[in-house]
Amino acid sequence: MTEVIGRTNHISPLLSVIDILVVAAIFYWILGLVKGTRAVPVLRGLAIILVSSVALLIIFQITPFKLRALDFLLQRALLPGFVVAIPVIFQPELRRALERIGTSTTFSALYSHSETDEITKLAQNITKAVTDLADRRIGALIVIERETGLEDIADTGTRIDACADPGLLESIFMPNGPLHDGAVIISRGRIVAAGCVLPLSENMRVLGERGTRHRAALGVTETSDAIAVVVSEETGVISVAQNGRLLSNFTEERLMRFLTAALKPS
Ligand SMILES: Nc1ncnc2c1ncn2[C@@H]1O[C@H](COP(=O)(O)OP(=O)(O)OP(=O)(O)O)[C@@H](O)[C@H]1O
Repeated sequence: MTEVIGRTNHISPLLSVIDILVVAAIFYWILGLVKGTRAVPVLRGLAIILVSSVALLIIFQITPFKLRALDFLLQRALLPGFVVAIPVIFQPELRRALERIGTSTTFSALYSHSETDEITKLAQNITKAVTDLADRRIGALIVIERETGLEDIADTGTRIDACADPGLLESIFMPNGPLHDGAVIISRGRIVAAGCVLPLSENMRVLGERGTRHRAALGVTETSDAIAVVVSEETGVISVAQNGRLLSNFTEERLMRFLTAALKPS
């Protein structure tokens, strides 16, 4: 610790400012990534433990007041334990972050006008199907794949390879139809599977009173960059889940705008 304090005497003020700005930007990015997700309370708990541990270590270093067993525990067990625990606890968030870094530059370079038309068409088809289903109070759950592959989830349902036509989407969710339970997966503008089982979210703070259809919609967006559109059978309310967040009360226009923007490569 004294070594670190000694070393800081030689650092120029400009470097210190750059250093602080870079660290602040990294924290801002991390907070943006986890905001509104179930990682927030965990992160808060870890931050409290980390700050208390570092404060105790500083006290042990600069005062003659020493608790050797606690000092040993903090230095040898608790702080190294964080290095192992953090990737395990934040695996979905880290995975999403790495995917964003890996895809944002290359994917946008490949983005062309024909893709814009396809995205608009897909957004129109989904919006039409979802608003018709909502008007008739028919429950629906549509997951749109982006960068993260959803092959494992598609395997839980019935494979289809069909155009994401609004009529077909609506017919899949008709009550008593063989595939109306579970989620439809759309990949590259096509329906690839129906009746799929999604991972369920545990984030009851975001979900409130909503049931398993919404839990499933939120769950798939916690472990992937997919977008999930849900129609509540009970209320006809249209909701959209993305990045572990859930937005509700979509009108036709708002859904169309949202999907067109969200389906564009980041
Ligand atoms: N793991 C899952 N993956 C995909 N779909 C699921 C999953 N679990 C439940 N569902 C779907 O959710 C339906 C049950 O929805 P439930 O009524 O519990 O949810 P809800 O969020 O309250 O929605 P609603 O407002 O439509 O009632 C099931 O019939 C099934 O289609």
